[in-house]
Amino acid sequence: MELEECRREIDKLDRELTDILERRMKLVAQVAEYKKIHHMEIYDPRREQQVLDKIAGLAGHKALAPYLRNIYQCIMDESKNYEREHMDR
Ligand SMILES: O=C(O)C(=O)C[C@]1(C(=O)O)C=C[C@@H](O)C=C1
Repeated sequence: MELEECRREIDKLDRELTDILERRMKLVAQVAEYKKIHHMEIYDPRREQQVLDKIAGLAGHKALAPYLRNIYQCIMDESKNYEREHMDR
């Protein structure tokens, strides 16, 4: 595949990913709401471990698993930042 063709495909996937990540963040805001009402901690290390293990298991190409884990750790770190901001409102 040519460079421009690859980049067009990447751009397409980035649009889909942005939409999916926005939907994920909206659910995270609902989790924050629930946690606020129930006086729960934002950071849930057990749940994060479950998510990371699930993602590693879902990876079709196992060599990519560590990269996907890192990406998901970043996503959850930003989820926590968003939850904190949401709770402070
Ligand atoms: O499931 C939760 O409890 C969340 O707050 C969501 C989430 C996530 O982004 O998946 C974020 C922070 C927690 O540490 C664990 C998971």
